[in-house]
Amino acid sequence: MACRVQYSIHNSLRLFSSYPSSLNFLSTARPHKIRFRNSKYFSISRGALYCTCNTAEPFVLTTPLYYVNAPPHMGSAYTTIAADAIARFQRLLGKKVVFITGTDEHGEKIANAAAGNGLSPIKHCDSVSQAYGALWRELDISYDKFIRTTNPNHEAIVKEFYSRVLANGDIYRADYEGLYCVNCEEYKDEKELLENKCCPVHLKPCLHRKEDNYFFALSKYQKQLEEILEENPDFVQPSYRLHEVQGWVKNGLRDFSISRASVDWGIPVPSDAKQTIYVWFDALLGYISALSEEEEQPSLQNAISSGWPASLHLIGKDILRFHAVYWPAMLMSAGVSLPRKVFGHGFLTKDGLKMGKSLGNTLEPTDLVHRFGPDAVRYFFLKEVEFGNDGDYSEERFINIVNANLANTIGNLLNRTLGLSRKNCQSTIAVDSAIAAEGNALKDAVEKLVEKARQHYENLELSSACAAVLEIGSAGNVYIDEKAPWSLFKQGESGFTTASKDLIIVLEAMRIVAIALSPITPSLSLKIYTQLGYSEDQFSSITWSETRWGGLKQGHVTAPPKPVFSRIDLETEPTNTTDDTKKTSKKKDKQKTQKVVEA
Ligand SMILES: Nc1ncnc2c1ncn2[C@@H]1O[C@H](COP(=O)(O)OP(=O)(O)OP(=O)(O)O)[C@@H](O)[C@H]1O
Repeated sequence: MACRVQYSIHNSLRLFSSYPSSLNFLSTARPHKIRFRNSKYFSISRGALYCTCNTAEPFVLTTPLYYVNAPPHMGSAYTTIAADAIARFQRLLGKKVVFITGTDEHGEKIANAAAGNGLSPIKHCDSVSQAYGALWRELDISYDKFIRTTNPNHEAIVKEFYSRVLANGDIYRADYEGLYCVNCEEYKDEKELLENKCCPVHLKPCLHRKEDNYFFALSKYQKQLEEILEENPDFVQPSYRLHEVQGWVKNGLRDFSISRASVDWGIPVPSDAKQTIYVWFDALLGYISALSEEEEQPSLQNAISSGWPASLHLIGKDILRFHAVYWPAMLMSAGVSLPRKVFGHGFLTKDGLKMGKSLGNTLEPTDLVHRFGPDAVRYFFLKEVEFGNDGDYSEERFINIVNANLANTIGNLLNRTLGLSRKNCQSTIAVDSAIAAEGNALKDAVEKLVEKARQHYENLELSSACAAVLEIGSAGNVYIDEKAPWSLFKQGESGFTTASKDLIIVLEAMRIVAIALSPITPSLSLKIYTQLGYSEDQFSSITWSETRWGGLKQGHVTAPPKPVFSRIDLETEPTNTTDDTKKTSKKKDKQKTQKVVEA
């Protein structure tokens, strides 16, 4: 999406501020109050659809639909990993989750990229879209819907939406003339161009173009948007992004262009086949069309009734304006409920610059996954980049963090505790963990920390959620070191009872860690669970309520200890990899290491 839109504010209509008088606009009636919290309903302006909130309401969350002008990079993976962690957490809470991702496949740039590769546009889209799907599998992304904007159901819904907005008097036609950057697919303001009218992003000369486009009357929604943002401070998060959005709106909203006259690779404007629909009236609708079932008649109403409104749009801050200003106005115009929340996270940066396709300074996520495994990649970016802010990548920090937290604090603690249990207790839990921990301080700490982790997950504070879970591991390490059960076992009967209880307490803490960290590191959590003697089926059906102390019961047998997470050692990597990857030669790995450092 972003690539298609980076400078799209310049597409806002500056020169044509008045609407053709022949168009009969409906009055901008004040919207009904939109209540997000504790509300029985959530409604919008005139013609609104009402959405009754109840506990059975699905949790629908979306990533941006990624633009297929180039394969995915670590930035695209970042949003998707975060969305996956949130989806997994919501599933643990017992919610029905619909996790939507997908690809934005129309536009001039796609047609040009396809031609450059000697492919038809759709063949090009198929291949890049598949690359996204393949990466999501490697990263353990548990999406429910993958929408492609070339899907026929999507096209039908886009046309219906467009027709509704048109019927509401919010679309009009006007001339536009200016300097156009083919790569940005945007008209540019002359002031921002470099020498020889070069685009500052693509460093290529912009072309003079004149065309008539259709425009959306965003300016009509100024007042409503101001009120929504004022009255619903949780609508845009984090709070500093809300303030940004409020600033944009207060500065005055300009109508924006929603069609292209000279781009064939797109959805034709209903009733004007010479124009195609531009990104916002196409890609954003993917969030709704993704909900439609393949076999049913594609219609806005059918799709909406399958789960709209979205509970959460997760996006990078580059496309915040479009999700927090354009999209709500478009939805109000079409009489469709607004999403409940838009969260704009920060950028992964490389040497302080946004990693992106345009600058080509990307980090190859497949490479990272092959070298370090999906859990390490997921954990590092979610733990080390405070969700909302920018974060810089360094391989040294990556390795240090993952080794310290996953291999040492968690993996090593589990391994040595299971080792002691095997040697001294035949890997058998002697008493219920609830009884073993009566009045125990570690138990109290774990209970507090796991509750803290839950609250952080709820508030989308993923880094803090990781930190709270990690603290359980750290507390477990301190506990076992202080109690030194290996010495107690040597003292005979009296020491044995205390030492075996200590082991049970630490193992129970690790069981809780496995569940609480499973949204972030699903494969590692499964391994911990398996080591604790549970089956994969048992792991698949866990819920957050099982983080309550007392899961390990008397007589339960744990598995023979095996490391769940090996330290990353550049001399011997790959470590946490698939069998296929393990076949990769050490020489090739070293080359890859070099490549990431240089990227
Ligand atoms: N460096 C990054 N850090 C975090 N998220 C990113 C980053 N780059 C892309 N994303 C995610 O991808 C979305 C945009 O994806 P899209 O495929 O449209 O463009 P892009 O990769 O940003 O391209 P370009 O770099 O050319 O702007 C962002 O809103 C964000 O969700």
